[in-house]
Amino acid sequence: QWHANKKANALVYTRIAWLQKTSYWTGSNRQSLVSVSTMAQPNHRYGGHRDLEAVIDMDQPEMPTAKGGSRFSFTGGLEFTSLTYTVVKKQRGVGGEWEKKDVDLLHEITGYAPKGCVTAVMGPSGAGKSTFLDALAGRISSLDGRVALDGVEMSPSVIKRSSAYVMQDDRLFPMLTVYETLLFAADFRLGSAVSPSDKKLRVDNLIEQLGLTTSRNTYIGDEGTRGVSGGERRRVSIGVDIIHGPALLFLDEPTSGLDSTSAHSVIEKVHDIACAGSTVVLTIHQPSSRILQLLDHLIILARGQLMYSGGPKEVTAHLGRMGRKVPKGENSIEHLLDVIQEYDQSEFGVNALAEFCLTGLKPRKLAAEGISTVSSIPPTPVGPGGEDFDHSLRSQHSKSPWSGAQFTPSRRPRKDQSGKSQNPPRYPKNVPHRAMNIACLRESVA
Ligand SMILES: Nc1ncnc2c1ncn2[C@@H]1O[C@H](COP(=O)(O)OP(=O)(O)OP(=O)(O)O)[C@@H](O)[C@H]1O
Repeated sequence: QWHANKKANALVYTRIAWLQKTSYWTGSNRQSLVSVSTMAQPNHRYGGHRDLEAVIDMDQPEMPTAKGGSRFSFTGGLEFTSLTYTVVKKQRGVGGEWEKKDVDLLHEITGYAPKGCVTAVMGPSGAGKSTFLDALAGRISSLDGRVALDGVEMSPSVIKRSSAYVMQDDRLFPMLTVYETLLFAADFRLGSAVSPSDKKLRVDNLIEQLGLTTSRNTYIGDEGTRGVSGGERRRVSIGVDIIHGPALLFLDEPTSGLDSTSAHSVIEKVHDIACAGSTVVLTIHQPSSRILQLLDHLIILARGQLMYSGGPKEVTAHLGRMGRKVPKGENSIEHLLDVIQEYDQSEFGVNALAEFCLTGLKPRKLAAEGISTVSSIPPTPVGPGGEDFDHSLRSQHSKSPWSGAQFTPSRRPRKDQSGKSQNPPRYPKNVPHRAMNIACLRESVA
């Protein structure tokens, strides 16, 4: 198996060497390679196989255009306005017959991801986190809405070319060492414009930045051959995608499958990358309290709709404006996720929370809720001019403006007097998916 793998990879290298000699392999076309790690591997999301030719975009790169010539007074980062992604789904009608229906996987999402910060996309399973990341990263061509980087509107293809995207299922060559993998990536992405000694220097710096010094000469390995640990592997994977210093970095579930320590270490390195001036957007499931402290900005989704956009510290105020106090000792973000779930299972659905996020119109009180809804706090600003975030902070200080935030270690289930948990499981399988509501909302909006 080892020899077979080696032979297969040797074939890939030969092919790359050939491509490097051809005129296709020059300048910014090199940047359009999705990742060394994704070569000749099944396509991430939309099926099909991505072979070597498919990952090389042979078109000339487009230049970013500022449509309408307008620029926001925004100090940098990614802004997105009214992002909507609609797919046609086949559904059974009332009479049992199949009918096609438009369903919004993302509905009118507006917000921003500040430069120099880690923006985390959170929400329950199926909320649309990965779809949203794909939308921001220019991986959905039929997207409605606007995405701009540093005030300049960008087409999906431009964003795709000028950003790095670290996928969940990293594919690295098992028989290369960490150093060889990163050097190969440097060669691949930087081309002949950068001298071999500069590439080695970049790799050395990156190894240090990613905390991989001790595993520098360790093989990546695979199921058959012991290699680097899961956390190290994920960091190598990130290194492969950032060796050329992209201004925009997207990571889909960078902590999935990692233990708490490795997950923290990965996010710590990602945080360092952001501090160096990149705009970083990642999706994450139930981050630990330690990781929460490394997240600078949150975008919380449910059923493809925006539930919250702002700093982690502002979640309590956001809940206050909704008339929902965070119980003493409870993590505000987890409480917001609980509230989202409660609405999702209620007659109002999450649409009420999306509307609150958009307009500040307070959601109707739930029947089971015994909490005051009286609030005089103004609604959360979700746009780039929002006051809940000082954009200048991160460019001046490498430390997160929210790094002093205190989070409780984990959510304790609320219990009634009989000792039964009052927190129902999130999105239980036996509860019919309300959102198919998204389609209904769409109709009502229309
Ligand atoms: N191309 C597609 N066509 C139809 N439905 C899709 C398509 N892509 C995603 N979906 C649906 O959109 C919803 C959101 O999917 P997505 O993977 O973005 O959610 P997620 O929040 O990342 O979930 P998880 O946390 O479980 O990974 C899901 O219900 C999924 O089945």
